Amino acid sequence: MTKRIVAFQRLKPHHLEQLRTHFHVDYFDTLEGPDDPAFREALSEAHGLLGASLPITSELLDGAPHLEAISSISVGVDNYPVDELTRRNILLCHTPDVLTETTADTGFLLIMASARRAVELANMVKQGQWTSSIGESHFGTDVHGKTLGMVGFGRIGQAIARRGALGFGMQVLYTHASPKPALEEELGATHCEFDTLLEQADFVCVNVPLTAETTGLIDADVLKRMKSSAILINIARGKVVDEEALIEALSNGEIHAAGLDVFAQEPLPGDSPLTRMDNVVTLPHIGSATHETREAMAQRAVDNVIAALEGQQPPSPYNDVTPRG
Ligand SMILES: NC(=O)c1ccc[n+]([C@@H]2O[C@H](COP(=O)([O-])OP(=O)(O)OC[C@H]3O[C@@H](n4cnc5c(N)ncnc54)[C@H](O)[C@@H]3O)[C@@H](O)[C@H]2O)c1
Ligand SMILES: O=C(O)[C@H](O)CO
Repeated sequence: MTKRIVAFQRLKPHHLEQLRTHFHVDYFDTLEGPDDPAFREALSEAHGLLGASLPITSELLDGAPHLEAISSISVGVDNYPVDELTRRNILLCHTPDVLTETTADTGFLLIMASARRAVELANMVKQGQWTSSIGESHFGTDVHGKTLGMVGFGRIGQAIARRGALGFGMQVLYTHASPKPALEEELGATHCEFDTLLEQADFVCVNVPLTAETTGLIDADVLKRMKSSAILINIARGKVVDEEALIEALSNGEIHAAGLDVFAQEPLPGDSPLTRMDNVVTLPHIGSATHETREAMAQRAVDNVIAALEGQQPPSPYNDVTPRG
């Protein structure tokens, strides 16, 4: 029997061609949402589901009784009910590693852009407002030699820290995880309490997955404990930060600035105060969005689903479910 997969978004013709040598493929290039009737119809017969972030509900899974594997074109899996998938014996795969360096580049871009006010000042030039010499009111703050506090010191957090420590002579602090002696040796990084990190960091850089534990982790109290000169960077997920509290802290000078790639609601609504604040750099969730990395992510997701549905161990499984084959 030829297995069937439903695929949506972010795939190129060569990925589809590869998939079609293994499976019957229903591809939805521009899927508006999970309620699309043709998508639901295809899912009712599918053994595999492959695509970028889509909210997966119990109701959607009920309508997919043959589903064996979901292959997400993302490293973050916060939009999947992981425990329920495991209970239903559905293998979830994701795309770690291949996007680590590109996402770390974006994290560092936010550090640089927010410290040096790059977007605000570049816009000033484009709008013809560079009419007098650049004075103190336009100055930014140094990045080199400053203290970089990592909230989340996994793959991406470490890659950002490596850029900071080795490229910019920054002192790296990290919390939560058990101490990592090899990285302390390589980067001169220091393991510390969360409070110490908040008190000392010039840049607080958020790189944790969104979970029940990390939702709202950066709240009003945390923002108050940061230096008033500190800059918050969020490259993880919007809901890790209490966005209302952040707007408040940025407005009343509790913290200096923010560089954000992710938001509580995406796309960021045009009427969000964050769109109007000069001390905030807003990117449209482009952490991994380069040609090279999106290609590598799609390829990893294709390799995952092929292995999973053919009874082999996929390169990047997320939950502990044996491929059925
Ligand atoms: N902006 C983007 O486009 C983009 C791109 C890739 C990943 N991400 C996000 O970044 C996240 C991290 O990716 P990764 O590959 O580095 O994952 P990872 O699992 O390697 O690292 C996450 C780290 O966070 C730590 N952690 C968990 N809870 C914590 C807490 N409460 N306090 C401190 N540390 C905690 C974990 O121990 C782990 O070390 C993803 O889950 C995803 O949501 C965003
Ligand atoms: O989790 C991820 O991989 C990114 O946020 C989106 O591609």
